[in-house]
Amino acid sequence: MEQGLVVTQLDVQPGECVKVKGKISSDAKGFSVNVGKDSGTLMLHFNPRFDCHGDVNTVVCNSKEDGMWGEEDRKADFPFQHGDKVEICISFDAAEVKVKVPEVEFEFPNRLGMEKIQYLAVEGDFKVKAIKFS
Ligand SMILES: C=CCO[C@@H]1O[C@H](CO)[C@@H](O[C@@H]2O[C@H](CO)[C@H](O)[C@H](OCc3cn(-c4n[nH]c(N)n4)nn3)[C@H]2O)[C@H](O)[C@H]1NC(C)=O
Repeated sequence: MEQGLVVTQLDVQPGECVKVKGKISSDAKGFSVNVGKDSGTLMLHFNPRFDCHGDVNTVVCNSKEDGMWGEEDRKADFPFQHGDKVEICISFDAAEVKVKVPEVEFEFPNRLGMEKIQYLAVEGDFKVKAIKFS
Protein backbone atom coordinates (compact mmCIF):
# COMPACT_ATOMS: atom_id res chain seq x y z
CA MET A 1 0.00 0.00 0.00
CA GLU A 2 1.51 3.35 -1.06
CA GLN A 3 2.64 5.43 1.93
CA GLY A 4 1.04 8.87 2.12
CA LEU A 5 2.34 12.04 3.70
CA VAL A 6 3.66 11.76 7.26
CA VAL A 7 4.75 14.67 9.46
CA THR A 8 6.32 14.06 12.85
CA GLN A 9 7.95 16.16 15.58
CA LEU A 10 4.95 18.50 15.60
CA ASP A 11 3.85 20.49 18.66
CA VAL A 12 0.29 21.58 17.89
CA GLN A 13 -1.40 22.95 21.00
CA PRO A 14 -5.10 23.15 21.95
CA GLY A 15 -6.86 25.88 19.97
CA GLU A 16 -4.33 25.78 17.16
CA CYS A 17 -5.28 24.44 13.73
CA VAL A 18 -3.83 21.87 11.34
CA LYS A 19 -4.95 22.71 7.79
CA VAL A 20 -4.58 20.12 5.07
CA LYS A 21 -5.37 21.24 1.52
CA GLY A 22 -5.59 18.71 -1.24
CA LYS A 23 -7.53 17.00 -4.00
CA ILE A 24 -9.63 13.87 -3.70
CA SER A 25 -8.88 11.45 -6.53
CA SER A 26 -11.51 11.18 -9.22
CA ASP A 27 -11.81 7.45 -8.52
CA ALA A 28 -11.28 7.63 -4.75
CA LYS A 29 -12.33 4.66 -2.62
CA GLY A 30 -11.37 6.49 0.57
CA PHE A 31 -8.77 8.51 2.36
CA SER A 32 -7.81 9.27 5.93
CA VAL A 33 -6.31 12.13 7.89
CA ASN A 34 -4.70 10.94 11.13
CA VAL A 35 -3.48 13.09 14.01
CA GLY A 36 -2.03 12.13 17.36
CA LYS A 37 1.21 11.07 18.98
CA ASP A 38 2.36 8.53 16.39
CA SER A 39 0.89 5.90 14.06
CA GLY A 40 -0.13 3.69 16.97
CA THR A 41 -1.62 6.41 19.16
CA LEU A 42 -4.15 8.53 17.31
CA MET A 43 -6.34 11.27 18.72
CA LEU A 44 -8.33 11.04 15.49
CA HIS A 45 -8.49 8.84 12.43
CA PHE A 46 -10.76 10.84 10.09
CA ASN A 47 -11.73 8.45 7.30
CA PRO A 48 -14.13 9.48 4.52
CA ARG A 49 -15.13 6.31 2.66
CA PHE A 50 -16.57 6.51 -0.82
CA ASP A 51 -16.68 2.74 -1.18
CA CYS A 52 -14.36 0.72 1.06
CA HIS A 53 -14.33 -1.48 4.13
CA GLY A 54 -18.01 -2.15 3.52
CA ASP A 55 -19.03 1.52 3.71
CA VAL A 56 -20.39 3.79 0.97
CA ASN A 57 -20.28 7.59 1.26
CA THR A 58 -19.64 7.45 5.00
CA VAL A 59 -17.25 9.34 7.24
CA VAL A 60 -15.82 6.98 9.85
CA CYS A 61 -13.95 8.45 12.81
CA ASN A 62 -11.96 6.52 15.38
CA SER A 63 -9.11 6.72 17.84
CA LYS A 64 -6.23 4.31 18.26
CA GLU A 65 -4.44 3.57 21.53
CA ASP A 66 -1.29 1.42 21.68
CA GLY A 67 -2.08 0.14 18.21
CA MET A 68 -5.67 -0.87 19.05
CA TRP A 69 -8.63 0.76 17.32
CA GLY A 70 -11.35 2.22 19.51
CA GLU A 71 -15.07 2.25 18.82
CA GLU A 72 -15.96 3.62 15.38
CA ASP A 73 -18.13 6.71 15.07
CA ARG A 74 -20.04 6.95 11.78
CA LYS A 75 -21.12 10.45 10.85
CA ALA A 76 -24.39 11.49 9.17
CA ASP A 77 -22.83 14.00 6.80
CA PHE A 78 -20.71 13.15 3.78
CA PRO A 79 -19.71 16.50 2.19
CA PHE A 80 -17.19 15.06 -0.26
CA GLN A 81 -17.25 14.25 -3.97
CA HIS A 82 -14.76 12.59 -6.27
CA GLY A 83 -12.28 15.13 -7.59
CA ASP A 84 -13.07 17.77 -4.95
CA LYS A 85 -10.39 20.22 -3.86
CA VAL A 86 -10.86 20.49 -0.10
CA GLU A 87 -9.34 22.15 2.94
CA ILE A 88 -9.62 20.14 6.14
CA CYS A 89 -9.00 22.03 9.39
CA ILE A 90 -8.41 20.04 12.56
CA SER A 91 -8.32 21.62 16.03
CA PHE A 92 -8.85 20.24 19.52
CA ASP A 93 -9.21 20.94 23.20
CA ALA A 94 -9.26 18.73 26.27
CA ALA A 95 -12.76 17.48 25.47
CA GLU A 96 -13.01 17.11 21.71
CA VAL A 97 -11.48 17.25 18.27
CA LYS A 98 -13.15 19.40 15.58
CA VAL A 99 -12.81 18.77 11.86
CA LYS A 100 -13.98 21.70 9.72
CA VAL A 101 -14.61 21.16 6.04
CA PRO A 102 -16.69 23.38 3.77
CA GLU A 103 -20.22 23.61 5.21
CA VAL A 104 -19.79 20.88 7.82
CA GLU A 105 -18.04 20.64 11.17
CA PHE A 106 -17.46 17.17 12.61
CA GLU A 107 -16.82 16.59 16.32
CA PHE A 108 -15.15 13.62 17.97
CA PRO A 109 -14.25 13.11 21.64
CA ASN A 110 -10.63 13.55 22.71
CA ARG A 111 -10.80 10.03 24.13
CA LEU A 112 -7.14 9.82 25.01
CA GLY A 113 -7.03 13.27 26.64
CA MET A 114 -4.13 14.18 24.42
CA GLU A 115 -2.62 17.59 25.12
CA LYS A 116 -0.77 18.09 21.84
CA ILE A 117 -0.60 16.78 18.29
CA GLN A 118 2.86 15.53 17.36
CA TYR A 119 1.97 13.42 14.31
CA LEU A 120 0.03 13.93 11.09
CA ALA A 121 -0.48 11.34 8.37
CA VAL A 122 -2.62 11.47 5.25
CA GLU A 123 -3.36 8.17 3.55
CA GLY A 124 -5.37 6.90 0.64
CA ASP A 125 -6.86 8.59 -2.42
CA PHE A 126 -6.01 12.20 -1.51
CA LYS A 127 -3.24 14.32 -3.05
CA VAL A 128 -1.89 16.80 -0.49
CA LYS A 129 -1.25 20.24 -2.00
CA ALA A 130 -0.39 22.21 1.16
CA ILE A 131 -0.26 21.97 4.92
CA LYS A 132 -0.58 24.96 7.24
CA PHE A 133 -0.36 25.25 10.99
CA SER A 134 -2.00 28.28 12.57
C1 LIG B 1 -18.00 -5.90 10.21
C2 LIG B 1 -17.03 -6.56 10.83
C3 LIG B 1 -15.69 -5.98 10.87
O1 LIG B 1 -15.86 -4.54 11.05
C4 LIG B 1 -15.01 -3.85 10.18
O2 LIG B 1 -13.65 -4.06 10.63
C5 LIG B 1 -12.70 -3.41 9.76
C6 LIG B 1 -11.30 -3.83 10.19
O3 LIG B 1 -11.06 -3.38 11.49
C7 LIG B 1 -12.91 -1.88 9.87
O4 LIG B 1 -12.00 -1.23 8.96
C8 LIG B 1 -10.92 -0.57 9.59
O5 LIG B 1 -11.44 0.60 10.30
C9 LIG B 1 -10.38 1.37 10.91
C10 LIG B 1 -11.04 2.52 11.68
O6 LIG B 1 -11.85 1.98 12.70
C11 LIG B 1 -9.46 1.91 9.82
O7 LIG B 1 -10.17 2.74 8.92
C12 LIG B 1 -8.85 0.72 9.07
O8 LIG B 1 -8.05 1.16 8.01
C13 LIG B 1 -6.81 1.72 8.45
C14 LIG B 1 -5.96 2.13 7.33
C15 LIG B 1 -6.33 2.37 6.05
N1 LIG B 1 -5.18 2.72 5.44
C16 LIG B 1 -5.00 3.08 4.10
N2 LIG B 1 -5.97 3.22 3.16
N3 LIG B 1 -5.33 3.57 2.01
C17 LIG B 1 -4.02 3.67 2.29
N4 LIG B 1 -3.04 4.02 1.39
N5 LIG B 1 -3.79 3.38 3.58
N6 LIG B 1 -4.17 2.68 6.30
N7 LIG B 1 -4.64 2.33 7.46
C18 LIG B 1 -9.96 -0.14 8.49
O9 LIG B 1 -9.36 -1.34 7.94
C19 LIG B 1 -14.34 -1.56 9.42
O10 LIG B 1 -14.59 -0.15 9.56
C20 LIG B 1 -15.33 -2.34 10.28
N8 LIG B 1 -16.70 -2.09 9.80
C21 LIG B 1 -17.72 -1.98 10.65
C22 LIG B 1 -19.08 -1.73 10.02
O11 LIG B 1 -17.58 -2.04 11.85
